[in-house]
Amino acid sequence: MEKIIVRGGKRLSGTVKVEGAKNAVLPVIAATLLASDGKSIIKDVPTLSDVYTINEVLRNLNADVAFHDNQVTVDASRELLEEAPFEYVRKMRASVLVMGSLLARNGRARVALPGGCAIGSRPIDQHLKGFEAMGAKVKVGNGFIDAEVEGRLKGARVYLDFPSVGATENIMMAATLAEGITILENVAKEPEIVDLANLLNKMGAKVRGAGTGTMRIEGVDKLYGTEHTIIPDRIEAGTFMTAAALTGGNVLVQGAVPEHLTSLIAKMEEMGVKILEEEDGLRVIGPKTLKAIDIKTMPHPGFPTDMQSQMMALLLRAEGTSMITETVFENRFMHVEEFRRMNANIKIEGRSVIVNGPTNIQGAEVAATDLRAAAALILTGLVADGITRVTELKHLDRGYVNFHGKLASLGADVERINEDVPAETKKIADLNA
Ligand SMILES: CC(=O)N[C@H]1[C@@H](OP(=O)(O)OP(=O)(O)OC[C@H]2O[C@@H](n3ccc(=O)[nH]c3=O)[C@H](O)[C@@H]2O)O[C@H](CO)[C@@H](O)[C@@H]1O
Ligand SMILES: C=C(OP(=O)(O)O)C(=O)O
Repeated sequence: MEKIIVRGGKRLSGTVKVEGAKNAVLPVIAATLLASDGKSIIKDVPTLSDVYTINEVLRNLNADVAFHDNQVTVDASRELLEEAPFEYVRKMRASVLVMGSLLARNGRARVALPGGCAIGSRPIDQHLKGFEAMGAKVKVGNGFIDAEVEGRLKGARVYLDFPSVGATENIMMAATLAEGITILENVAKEPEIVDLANLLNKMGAKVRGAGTGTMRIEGVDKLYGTEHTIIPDRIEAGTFMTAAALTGGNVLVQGAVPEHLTSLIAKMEEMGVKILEEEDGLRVIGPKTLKAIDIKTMPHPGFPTDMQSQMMALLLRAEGTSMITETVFENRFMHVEEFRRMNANIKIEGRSVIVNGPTNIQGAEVAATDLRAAAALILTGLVADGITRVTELKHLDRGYVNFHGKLASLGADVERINEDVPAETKKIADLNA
């Protein structure tokens, strides 16, 4: 079994560079299916397991996909197939993002119904409501969603009940090739939505209003391959910012975009963390003592749910009582039990968690429950007494490239090991290396 081993007590310092954003690259790669003419070249693509999964989904749909040197090249000019099977959707829910492109290009899409996951039930009713408003007939049965439209999708007015990131993206992609104008209301405003709109417009689409609550998309007849560079990952940046603050360190997070991180910067400053804008990123200087604060996760520009568990790690070390309220996912507190194993004084009350700090954190064996929890537990290990072992690293690999290596380059005592390899075999392998 693979584990990350952390020996606590080191102060982080130096520079760390963030990768391209996972949550931007997945919809962007799904959108390349819309180009019936020319190749799409996507740059600054992180080497994450989720990227390999979405690439496989596209190959399965008959697109040519190459991935090397952080660049994905997609040729989707051949006729596309229509099915994204459960084997991919189970690994990664974002596989459903091919649905909008497939419906728009093919008039048909068949995607395995995603199940619940460790952070909530995560239905996709808002995605389907958008497709139906555009004239698609949607059927759910035998574990699949089948959507079909006669002729082209038709522009429509769609109001989302909640500003869902995925629904906004899926409906945006579908609307680019629809006949007429689509008005999308109460949409998500995340930076990743703006990145997707920028890509679509470079492909020849007419998307206006991305980053605001209402979008207007005028359908066009055809879209073309283009070149696009993915925005930096604000959640990876935020994770390293938290690591610096937690260890009382001084770290330059290169590539962090302050405008993408306003809520996190505000909350960390409230805790007493010093954050300085530099030319190529954000410098984070951790204080001797951290102040307790309250946090409520919200859609962007509110505090991101994807930073909730890392901030919980930081609040364990704050003096006083903090409250974290999760409003985006109904079950994103699975990491609380793992923090308790590390001596945290923490309790769940409905959709909130009460943290009484500062905790004298103790190293323990803990299991990651989702990708952000994986990062948060490793961060907590950085300030624990003794050794922390974090398992279930498949979650970490969905969202972080070489996380332990980057922390080690900042001075952390952290390594990744595979305990299934018997010592003797390892010795022989080392001798032969
Ligand atoms: C690949 C990707 O970009 N993932 C991000 C995306 O996920 P994702 O796109 O799945 O998140 P959504 O914004 O869609 O989900 C937010 C909430 O809306 C609910 N909902 C969503 C769609 C729907 O049709 N019906 C419905 O009820 C969900 O169950 C959840 O409670 O945004 C989340 C919220 O910022 C982030 O945590 C994820 O990291
Ligand atoms: C929840 C996340 O991702 P996904 O939507 O891909 O599960 C995340 O990135 O924290």
